[in-house]
Amino acid sequence: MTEPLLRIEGLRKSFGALVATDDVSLTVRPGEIHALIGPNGAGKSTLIKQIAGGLPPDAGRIFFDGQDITGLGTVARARAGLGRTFQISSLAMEYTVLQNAMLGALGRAGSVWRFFRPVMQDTGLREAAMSALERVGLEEHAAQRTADLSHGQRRQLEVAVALTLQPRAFLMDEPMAGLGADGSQRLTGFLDGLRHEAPILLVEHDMDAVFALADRISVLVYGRIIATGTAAEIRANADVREAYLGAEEAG
Ligand SMILES: Nc1ncnc2c1ncn2[C@@H]1O[C@H](COP(=O)(O)OP(=O)(O)OP(=O)(O)O)[C@@H](O)[C@H]1O
Repeated sequence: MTEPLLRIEGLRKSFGALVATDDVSLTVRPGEIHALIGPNGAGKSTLIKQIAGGLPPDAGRIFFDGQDITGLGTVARARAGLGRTFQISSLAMEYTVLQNAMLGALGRAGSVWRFFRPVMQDTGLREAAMSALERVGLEEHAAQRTADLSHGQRRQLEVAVALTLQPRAFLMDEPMAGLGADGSQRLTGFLDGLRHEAPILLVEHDMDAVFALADRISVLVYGRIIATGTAAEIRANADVREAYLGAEEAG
């Protein structure tokens, strides 16, 4: 079996008495989309933050391409090739779409924005940003102010910012949130192809997208993974139906 690119072992995180991540282990293999689903408050975002480096775990280890990255910060992880999209937009609304694609990528790679003008004239970065915008279908909006984009276009721009750094794996926190049926179908098609370039750990509430895309699905309930399997296995899993749907109805 192919070695996983990302491997999480025994991750734990508590907030006071609340165990938000309870001994979580999972892998993301080359070429796959591994979806992480679970009811609101299950701990999905908390887990993504620990993998991205923004939140230190209490215990457990994270390996990326065989290297233990548990002690690295967000910038070092982004530089190592871990790309990320956010649940809440991290875009600078007054900047143009192209400026966001360039500066957002640089910010994640830890570069300082002090030399705004030289950065904007960096042709290599500009080309990488334009090519990322083309891939998500935003090239015609490059010169537009980000504040004037629709909600769906801003989500596409988030993906373009992550793409500009040409990551080797993606962490995506609800990329479909707030997209209409068209937008989420388009993004689904895009992610479908993207997995071959860089595998994706995908947190998503849009179950149509999850079941259409995921090679494997892990179900998180109260901070614990209760099942991991293919879409068919997860659909048929009685524990998942009971715990997930029960908690969702109660929530
Ligand atoms: N910084 C924090 N301090 C205290 N509690 C927190 C903190 N961050 C998250 N929590 C709690 O940890 C639990 C998991 O939250 P988290 O946001 O990870 O869930 P989620 O599965 O991403 O939910 P959603 O689907 O609604 O985004 C929740 O009970 C939440 O209130």
